[in-house]
Formats: sequence, structure tokens, C-alpha cells
Amino acid sequence: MAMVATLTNCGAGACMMLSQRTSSSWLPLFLGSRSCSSRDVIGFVDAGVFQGDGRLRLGLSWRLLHCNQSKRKMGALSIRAAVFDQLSTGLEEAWTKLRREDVLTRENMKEPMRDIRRALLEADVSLPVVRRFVNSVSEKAIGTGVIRGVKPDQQLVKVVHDQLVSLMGGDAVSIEFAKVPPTVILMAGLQGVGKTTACGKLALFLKKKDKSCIMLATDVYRPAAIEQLVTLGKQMEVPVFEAGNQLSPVEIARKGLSEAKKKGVDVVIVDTAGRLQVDKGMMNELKQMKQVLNPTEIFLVVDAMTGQEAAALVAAFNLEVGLTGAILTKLDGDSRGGAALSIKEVSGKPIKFIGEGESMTALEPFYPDRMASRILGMGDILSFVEKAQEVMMQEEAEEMQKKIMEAKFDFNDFLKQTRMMARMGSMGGMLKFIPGMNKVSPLQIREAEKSLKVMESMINSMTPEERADPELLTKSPSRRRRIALGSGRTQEQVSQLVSQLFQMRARMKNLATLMQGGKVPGLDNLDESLRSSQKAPPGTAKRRRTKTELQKLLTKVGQGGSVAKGFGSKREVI
Ligand SMILES: Nc1nc2c(ncn2[C@@H]2O[C@H](COP(=O)(O)OP(=O)(O)OP(=O)(O)O)[C@@H](O)[C@H]2O)c(=O)[nH]1
Repeated sequence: MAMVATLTNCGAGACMMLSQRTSSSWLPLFLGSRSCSSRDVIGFVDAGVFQGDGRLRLGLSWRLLHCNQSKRKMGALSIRAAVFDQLSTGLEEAWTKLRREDVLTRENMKEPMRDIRRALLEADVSLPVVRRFVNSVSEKAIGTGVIRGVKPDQQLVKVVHDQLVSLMGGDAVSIEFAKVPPTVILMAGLQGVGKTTACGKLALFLKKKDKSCIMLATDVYRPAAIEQLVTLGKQMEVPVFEAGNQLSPVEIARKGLSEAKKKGVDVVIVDTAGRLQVDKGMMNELKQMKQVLNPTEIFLVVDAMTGQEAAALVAAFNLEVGLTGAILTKLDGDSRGGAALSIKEVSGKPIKFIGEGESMTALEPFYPDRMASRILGMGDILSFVEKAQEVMMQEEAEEMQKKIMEAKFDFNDFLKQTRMMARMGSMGGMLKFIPGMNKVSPLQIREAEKSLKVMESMINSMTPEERADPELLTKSPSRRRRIALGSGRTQEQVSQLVSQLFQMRARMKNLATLMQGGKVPGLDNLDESLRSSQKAPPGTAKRRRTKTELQKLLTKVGQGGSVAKGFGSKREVI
């Protein structure tokens, strides 16, 4: 890791920091320290000279490390300053504030949410992204409700984790390969961000996946870049196509591609020239390259240490050239995390790979969930909360099953079911996974979702007794009138809802009887009908007859049982 330091007796005096960077080209120049402030924060400035390719670059980064009061009392303090350490520490402040609370409320969430907001801004995440993130975290945290055995601080950790995952794009997006090889990957980016290195890393990554590669050296403006790529190619035994610096990048790309096709390689990785900043010349050149190469992937290589600027660059390049993703390099030197957190949200393009060192093996696919766990560093708490949620859901399901068996399904259960569906994703999303249901039209899905919302509004206007005992509503028109007024619906709609619940109960009861091996009146011949329909050849009179009988029987299951009088059809609305 970037550095590990152990401090002893860090009362008021200066602290010593032992520094060991993963990247050998970072030479520690200055190690500074301040004594512990009243907020128990020590600030470190570390600086380094970057001399990887003979050019001089200066890096500066601030690290705020928190002393732990109790550990300090013990006379020893361990400080781990790693990737995203600053962000992790900032977020940790938020959970600590909730340690003494029993439940999450809007009131006790205010301060932790301020901490989260501060931590993200300090991590160099852009303000609109921070705002959206904070809003969704507080909505989710309060909306989740109490999970038995889970403390509010643990619950907040889980919510923040899940929101971080979705902020970074949710699922990992893997590299896309062309249907007809070769797959062309065009690498763009500003100067010094690590493009050439990323080309080599990617070639090695693909080679390990049994893909043959060739790299094209089109950076004609910096001759050392061609040499660099050739050296990397030799090192990894990956061929490099180069044509010196006399031809234009576009011509080299064209020749390189036809060479790749001749050789029958799987993947062509194109290293392009960087510029100090975004300029028209570079964009035009990239557009021409794109036309000539017809790439499957266009990656923008960005430096993690540039924070939200990296995200803005991805957005700008995407608008101009059209990207398929980003490669985030130098994550090993980034203690803030702003780029990793903002790129997807700001540009709409996923991070596909991360680079964490100069070595050719230091490239990995980007997994939002792993990154979120790494930022929070609380794997044990996350899995504990997940387990507790699973147990709760299991218990809820068992309780629901019991109610179904006893035909005691009430409006509370109805509400629970719709909320569970909302938690699991939209109805449209869920239906896609049910065989045969993907033919339901989007309009039908929207209608169904709308009517669920209408039902929910009426249930919300019921008293707790009415929800638990729907019979009360069958007996009292005045109750139904009150609910209609409260929910802004008509009395007819309320009556329909009540009658639907009783129909559901009746169906459930019949199904339960079937599941328990019992017989529903009128269904005695179901088994036999099914068997004879299977035996009868298709299209025969017997098959047609049994099919109609079966439909009649199934309708009976739906309508049988003790439907309350006056309910069940629109005409019979009370
Ligand atoms: N620590 C660290 N250094 C990296 C990483 N990726 C690249 N570098 C270093 O960054 C420096 C610049 O990398 P290059 O690959 O030459 O960058 P480039 O974008 O091709 O530069 P130009 O050709 O000038 O546009 C080199 O010294 C690399 O070793 C990384 O993930 N971590």
C-alpha cells in the first residue's frame, strides 16, 4: 500500500511518517507533519518528483489522518494511509455520530449527512453529484425501516455502500469484442496520463485471456512514445506496428490495421498522441482515426489524481468523439477518489479498467461493488446487514405464507407486498424475468404500476384497525366514504379495492387447499382432465372439450370460496 506508519506518543509533538510508495518513480521529497489539533486530525503534505520518462512532474497531495482518541490513550496509534483513505475517514465520521441512536430519523440523519457531503466534496466529487448522492442516501436510509439486530450506523454504512455502487455504474462493464475480428481499441487521452503504459497493460491483460494482440504506435509527435511502446511490446512479446514519425497518425493507423488483418490478430490496440490540453487538432485527429479504424472500443485514459477534472474530460471527449468507456490510471497515488466516484455520473460512460501502478500487471477491470467496499473498508458489516435483511425477508415471507394459508391476508400485507416489489425494482424490470411475461406491453405495465399507486393511496388513508380487519369496511359505508375523501378517490374505487382483497383471499384459500393436497369443490376432476387432455391428440374434439372444461375449472378457483356478499363484480359495488 502507499504507506504505513506507526506513531507512538503522538501527544503534542511532531509526528514522524514512514513513507514507502508503490511506484518507484515517486521519491519522497518532503515529509511534513503537524501536531494533533483539537479535532484530532493530523495533516500531512507529501510531494514527489515524477521522472518515469525523463520529464519532470511534481505531485502534491494532502492527507488528513485522524487520530483515534482511545488508541492515543493507549500510547500507540496506527495510521493506514492508502487509496481513498481520506474519503474513508471522512465517511467514518458519519457513522460514528449514529452510535447512540436506536433508529434512523430525518432529525438524527442531518449531521451524518453533512459529514458525508463534506467527505465527498473533499474527495473532489462535483457538487451536483454530491447533492444527488446525499439525497438518495437519506431517502433510502429513512425508507429502509428498521432491520432487526442491525444498528442505525451499520444500516447507514450499507445504504452508503449500495449508493456508491450505483453512483459508480452498478454492474461492471466488460470489454466488448467485435463480432468479426479484429477488435480495435482506440486509446485517447491527455499527455502523461498513462496512455502508452495502459496500452501495454491492456495487451498483457488480453494476452492472458488468450487473445492475440498488436499495438499501433501512432504518437508521431513524441518519438520517445514510439520507443516506449516498442520496448513494452518486446517485454510482453506483443508485436508493435510502427512507421516512424514521417507518416500521419491516420496513415499509420490505416497501414497498421491492414497489417493486423493480414496477421489475423484478435485485438488491435491503438496508442494515440496526447496533448497538454483538449484542443481542436487532437479531436479532429481522433475523429479521423475513428473513421479509418471503426473501433469497437474507444477508451479515454484519465489520471485519477485529477479528481473531478477527469470526469469532466470524459464528458467532453464523449461529446466530441463518442467514447465507450474510461481507463482510470494512477489510482495508487489517489487518496481522494473523486474521479472514480464521478466519471459514470458526470459523463454517462463507465470506467472499464483501473491502473494501480507502473508495472504491466497493474491493470484490473473496474468493479463498482469492490471499489465501494474498498472505500468503506467494512466488508464484515456489509455482509452482516445483508444477512439480517435476508432473514427478515425470509421471516416476512413465512408469515405471509401462513396468512395466505389461513386466508387472513389483509391490507397491511397488501401494502407490504407492493413495497417489496418496489424494493426489488420496477414491475417492468421484474416481469422481464418471468417466462412469457416479456410480451406484456410497456403500456400495460405502466397501467398496472399506476393502479398499484392508486391502491396504495387508499390503503394509506385507512386506520390501522381497518387495514388489519378489512371486514370493518364491508360493513360501513361511512368508513369507505372517509377513505375516499382522504385519498382523493371515489367511493366506487374504495369499494372495488375492498372487493379485490376479498377475491384475493378466496383465491389464496383455494390455492392453499390445493397445495395441502386437499380438493377444491368443483375441482375433483382436474387431475383426470389434465391427464386425458395430454393423451388426446391435438386438435381433436376431446382435447378441445377438456381444454374448455379446464378453463372453467380454473375460473372457479379464482371465484370460489367465501367471497363476501356484494363484492367481486363492478356492478355489485356497494
Ligand atoms: N503510479 C503509477 N504510474 C503510472 C500509472 N500508469 C502510468 N504511470 C506512469 O506515468 C508516466 C506517464 O505514462 P505514459 O504511459 O508515458 O503516459 P502517456 O499518456 O502515454 O504520455 P504521452 O505519450 O506524453 O501522452 C510513466 O512514468 C508511467 O510509468 C499508474 O497506474 N500508476
